[in-house]
Amino acid sequence: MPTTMKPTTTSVGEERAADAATAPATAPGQAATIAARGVTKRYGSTRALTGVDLHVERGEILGLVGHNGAGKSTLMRILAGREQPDAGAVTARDAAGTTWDARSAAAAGVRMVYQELALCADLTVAENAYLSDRRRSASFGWMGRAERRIGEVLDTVFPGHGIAVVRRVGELTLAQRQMVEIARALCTERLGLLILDEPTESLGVDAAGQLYAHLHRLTADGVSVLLISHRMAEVIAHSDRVAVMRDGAVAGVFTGADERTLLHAMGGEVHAAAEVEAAAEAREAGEVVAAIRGDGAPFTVRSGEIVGLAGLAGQGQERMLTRLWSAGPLTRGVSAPRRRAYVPGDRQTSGILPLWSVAQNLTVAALRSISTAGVVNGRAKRELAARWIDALRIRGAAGTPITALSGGNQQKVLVARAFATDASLVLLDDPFRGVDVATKNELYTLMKAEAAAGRAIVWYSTENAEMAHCDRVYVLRAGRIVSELAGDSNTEERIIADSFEEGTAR
Ligand SMILES: Nc1ncnc2c1ncn2[C@@H]1O[C@H](COP(=O)(O)OP(=O)(O)OP(=O)(O)O)[C@@H](O)[C@H]1O
Repeated sequence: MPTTMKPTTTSVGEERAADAATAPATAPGQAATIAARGVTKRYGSTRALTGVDLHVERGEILGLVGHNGAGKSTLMRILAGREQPDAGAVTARDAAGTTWDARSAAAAGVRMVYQELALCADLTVAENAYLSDRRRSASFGWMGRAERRIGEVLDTVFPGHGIAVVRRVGELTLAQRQMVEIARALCTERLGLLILDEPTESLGVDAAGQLYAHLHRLTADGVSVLLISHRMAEVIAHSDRVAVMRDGAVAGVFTGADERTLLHAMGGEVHAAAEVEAAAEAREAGEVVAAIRGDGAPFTVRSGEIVGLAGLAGQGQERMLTRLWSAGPLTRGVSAPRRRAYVPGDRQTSGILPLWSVAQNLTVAALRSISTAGVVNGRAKRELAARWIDALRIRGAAGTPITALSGGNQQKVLVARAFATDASLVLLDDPFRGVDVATKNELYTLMKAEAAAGRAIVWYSTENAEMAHCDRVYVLRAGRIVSELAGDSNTEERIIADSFEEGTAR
């Protein structure tokens, strides 16, 4: 993906000046679909947004980037009419003077795909699609119509998706659920603005490519897209303009900016992906800590090693992690140490304890190691929480309810929970989903330090580029290991080739 583009940066000041010259304050560009003006939002003492001005033009993809907690999701919820700003306003072309709420946003064709999947697990794919259809009718044959409609959209956007529309959503993989969430938004008639909050975080490289191809078809038809993502290369490659948010404000809107420019506007010390040191520094691999035998190739991980699981999404990587996580002394074909920790892929259903604070969520797996005779040492618990909140720059105090944190900060708490234990085997299921680029770079370094201290780490990621930080990588296809890559053979190209090709069995 290109990281260097033409250096035609527009500062936000320039954009404001240009807007002011051509249009009244509420309608920045002639073709602006939707505009936020002076939008401010507080949650208690947290200032989530301060005087945000931003507009989306007709038929453009506007990228939106910023560190975890910068205010991106809050702004999106306000643009979608799901929350009201404390000050400022949102206006849409064709809807001037209307109060902006969920109803008027929907009437203007605004549709949002949330970061936290909002599907109902007990209902089928088609039933979920039906429920989110604003114009649904309960007349005879509604179910058949819903099944056909969502099936058609899935076929158009994600050919080869493998999703039966009569299946319960709870039985789908995370990647498939994400596809359904996107497809049901695309069922909207007269779509005007599609807002996507980190849409590719759980998609494989193939499905992500299919999604972007479809977004470009939509924009060619005049639909606008607002794309939030931490995947800088994707944002740069696919957006017409990129807005950078920093501490609840728009720090700049850029055309043709490279990754370094955007990271600089986001603030803090951040290295571009290409500058982050990859794995291969000397680290001694020790004893085999865990292994899976049986049909297919054997899997092993040694102490001091970071072992990657790669391949397209849903090819058996999660199952491999859960086999290692749930193995008991009598489990056939799997051996794993007693002390192990796991960062699950779906933080909403199996990670976050929503009624608890940040500190309680963070330390829950480490209580045994900070207890004496069954009594938890309160001071050790506070220190442990404080150390990891600081190390991972978690934006939220120890006593804050976990649900008040931004998505990426909740994810950081789950990663901290695993590493705060004394586990000798750490299992990571796409752990950095939604984590900003600065923190990710720090986490790669942290993982290497933890491996150097003797832990064994098994890491599944949907982002193939991350596998460069592993000592060895197993590529999975159809539930089986099809190749093992290390050293010079551990490249993104090779991972992609082995993910798709037949006949690369090891
Ligand atoms: N419901 C809420 N209650 C309290 N605070 C909130 C709530 N929602 C958001 N915040 C706070 O507002 C700030 C902005 O959060 P927001 O979710 O908009 O960030 P973000 O840029 O989308 O982050 P991420 O990249 O992690 O998704 C954060 O400090 C967050 O803790």
